[in-house]
Amino acid sequence: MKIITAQQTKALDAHTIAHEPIASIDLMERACRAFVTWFTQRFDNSHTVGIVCGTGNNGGDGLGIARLLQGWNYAVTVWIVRGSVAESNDFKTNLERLKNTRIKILEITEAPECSVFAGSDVLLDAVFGSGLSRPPEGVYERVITCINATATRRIAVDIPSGLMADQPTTGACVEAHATVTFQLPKLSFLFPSSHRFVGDWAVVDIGLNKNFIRELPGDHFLLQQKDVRKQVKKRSTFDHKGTYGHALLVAGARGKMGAAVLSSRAALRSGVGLLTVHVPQTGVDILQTAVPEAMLSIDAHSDFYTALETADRFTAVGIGPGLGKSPETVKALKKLLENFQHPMVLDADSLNILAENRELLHLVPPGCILTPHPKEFERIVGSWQTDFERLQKQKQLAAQLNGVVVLKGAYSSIVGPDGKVYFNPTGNPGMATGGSGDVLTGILTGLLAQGYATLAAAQVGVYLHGLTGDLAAGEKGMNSLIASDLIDFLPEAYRRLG
Ligand SMILES: NC(=O)C1=CN([C@@H]2O[C@H](COP(=O)(O)OP(=O)(O)OC[C@H]3O[C@@H](n4cnc5c(N)ncnc54)[C@H](O)[C@@H]3O)[C@@H](O)[C@H]2O)[C@@H](O)CC1
Ligand SMILES: [K+]
Repeated sequence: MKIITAQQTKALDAHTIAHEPIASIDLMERACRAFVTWFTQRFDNSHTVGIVCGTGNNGGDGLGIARLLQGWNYAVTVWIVRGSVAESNDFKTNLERLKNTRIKILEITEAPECSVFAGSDVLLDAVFGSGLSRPPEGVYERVITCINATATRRIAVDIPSGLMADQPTTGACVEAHATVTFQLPKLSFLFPSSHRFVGDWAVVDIGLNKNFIRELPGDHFLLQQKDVRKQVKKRSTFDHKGTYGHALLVAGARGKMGAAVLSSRAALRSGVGLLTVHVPQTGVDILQTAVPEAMLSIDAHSDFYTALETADRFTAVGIGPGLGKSPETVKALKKLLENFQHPMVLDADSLNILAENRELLHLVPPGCILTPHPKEFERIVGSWQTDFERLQKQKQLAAQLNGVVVLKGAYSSIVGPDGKVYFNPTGNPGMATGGSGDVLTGILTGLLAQGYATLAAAQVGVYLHGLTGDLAAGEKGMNSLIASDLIDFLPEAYRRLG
């Protein structure tokens, strides 16, 4: 699913109007109906509804929604905020259509008392939509403050008023509990800093021209199950374990062998043919007992990773979970980076080592996947002011390394060397638990070893990982979810992509 800019949305609306063809007001009516369908499925007409409208097309939506909800016997109050914005044609038409209804319409022309919006069970925000071009001021800013001051549920029509779709938001902005957006999500919905404004968001289809969307240039995408499914390799009759590669995981140190166990189990469940795990001596019995399917490569050191004879026979390497950062481990990582020319997954302590020994960054072979969480990412690239800047830094790192950088979190972003960004929709806050990242490392290493191209491995692996979390949370609840659960649900997640 492509994520387009506010400018492109405008062009898309215009194209749909001209080529479907459909009158602009009828397209607005379609948007209103789509919103109302979403709304009536969640709030019955015992709820009183307040709708705060601007005078552009987002306000026009608000008026149309008022009329439709009244048709379903909701008690509706409308406020029209009159500031500097001229009435749009479709706003005018929808206002005219309210004339013979019982809907109460109140006008706001100057900064109101905040009690103005009290009394509705649900308040809809239709002041500004994707036409917002600068921070709201004056009466608009005050209205937004007052919307936020209500104790009711706040739902934004298309986009919370004040939120910039594809630039950092600096001014007042509605803090919606939910946002119902038309056709495609906006880029800023996918950033952590927007969550307090957007709340939970849903996309409703308003039939904008799909061919036009396909042809629009763009670098930002939201992964969908059907796209991920196409990339999953199918097995064939005469395949043997050699067909599915031989992965090496370098993981675990004294007291952190669990990380090696989790990533190993996940690699095996991801379908790799053979798995070798390189562990310090302290980890031998643990690994052999916990993961009998894995072979071991045993370090000379009792407690941590210091050297690996050769990695030549492996088709992919994953390194980092529970590794530690001792000077010998740093040296061993350097040697591995210098000598191993197949794809690698670099995670956890291997990323911290890269951050502290920046000269090693130049040794990272092309086609690697880095999987930092935001703190690890910051250690490598420095701090950022906005999430847009963070994404820019992610693109720069992926280009510099000629690899894929996966920034973990809600809507994990997967960025390739060409700067294209794929946001992942699966997963939930239950996965914010120790070991969850180790599982991802195992899955990605397993997929790379099976011959998945780097970007495909990242997309399939990150999507699968999130899906295991959603399945696990469905059964165990988010609070109790632990990393081992993710591995237990990997077979079911895989089946859903099969
Ligand atoms: N036919 C269409 O184009 C459709 C539009 N739709 C709705 O229309 C919205 C976009 O409508 P508009 O483009 O009219 O824009 P908005 O309704 O978002 O804003 C109205 C106008 O306010 C002005 N403005 C921007 N920032 C301002 C600020 N800080 N202070 C004062 N004025 C400011 C701009 O001139 C803008 O056009 C969408 O978000 C969606 O809700 C939907 O009805 C679907 C169909
Ligand atoms: K809005």
